[in-house]
Amino acid sequence: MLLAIDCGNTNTVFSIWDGEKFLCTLRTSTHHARTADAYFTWYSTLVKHYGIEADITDVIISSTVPRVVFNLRVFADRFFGCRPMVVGKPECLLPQAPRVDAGTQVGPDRLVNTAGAFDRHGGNLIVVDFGTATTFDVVGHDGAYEGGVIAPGVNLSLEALHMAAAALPHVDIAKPQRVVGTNTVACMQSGVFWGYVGLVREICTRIKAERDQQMMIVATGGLASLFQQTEALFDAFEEDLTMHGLTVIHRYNKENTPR
Ligand SMILES: Nc1ncnc2c1ncn2[C@@H]1O[C@H](COP(=O)(O)OP(=O)(O)OP(=O)(O)O)[C@@H](O)[C@H]1O
Ligand SMILES: CC(C)(CO)[C@@H](O)C(=O)NCCC(=O)O
Ligand SMILES: [K+]
Repeated sequence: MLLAIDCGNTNTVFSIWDGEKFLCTLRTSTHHARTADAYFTWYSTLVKHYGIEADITDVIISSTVPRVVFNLRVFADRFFGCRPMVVGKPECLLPQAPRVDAGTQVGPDRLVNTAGAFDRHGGNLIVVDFGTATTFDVVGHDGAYEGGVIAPGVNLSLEALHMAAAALPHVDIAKPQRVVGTNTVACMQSGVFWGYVGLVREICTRIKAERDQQMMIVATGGLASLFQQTEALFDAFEEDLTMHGLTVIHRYNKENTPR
């Protein structure tokens, strides 16, 4: 069985893949100082809680935070006796090489989303991921990552207002009743929510115009559903896209690495 690990700047998600389906998905905050033993304590408690019989033989990691990889490698080695595949490392193959400027280190999460979305939908896609940052990944006709857009994340935008302005409180994102807010919280939610609807629509329209082609828009990440409920911004919403991408890259390496 495969343990797929997706470390974002805010949250780290573990998911167990039995070859056909995900048996469980576990979420914790990302901390570079968390040790291998601490990961295992947390992991084994939850796996037991859910009554899962997991015989992990393989581990794949995508991390946007380079420092956490060391402890996750120790975790894989110590508790599952395996050497993890780490997306973005030269020994981890990708189905298609990214077409970007020389020297660019594309975020591993974006490479994984690209592989996952191409596997499900074929080429000419825009993948929108609402994480710490909101990323737009352009997937070429052959499944290569061809570039994209990085915008400040929804929660980060709200947090930035709170941090920079003494009179602005911490606010959670929500769809405001109206555009014109009559209290501070409603004004902030309106700015970020409707500003974001505009941002997503404008960027996708411009990507399609720049490439002069129709493209399917696939969204993932915790907050995508909040936007999709309001406006038809996306053609598909797939919560498990990054995890699916990890299974695709894992399978590709198994099939293409001489052993
Ligand atoms: N309606 C909502 N309001 C506020 N937060 C939400 C809502 N729905 C989901 N979330 C948040 O979205 C997050 C899940 O997002 P996701 O895993 O895609 O990215 P992340 O963990 O925030 O970022 P990263 O992957 O960069 O670490 C969860 O932390 C959850 O708290
Ligand atoms: C943009 C984030 C932070 C989104 O998680 C991540 O993909 C990242 O750190 N990227 C590196 C730069 C790039 O993707 O071009
Ligand atoms: K993410």
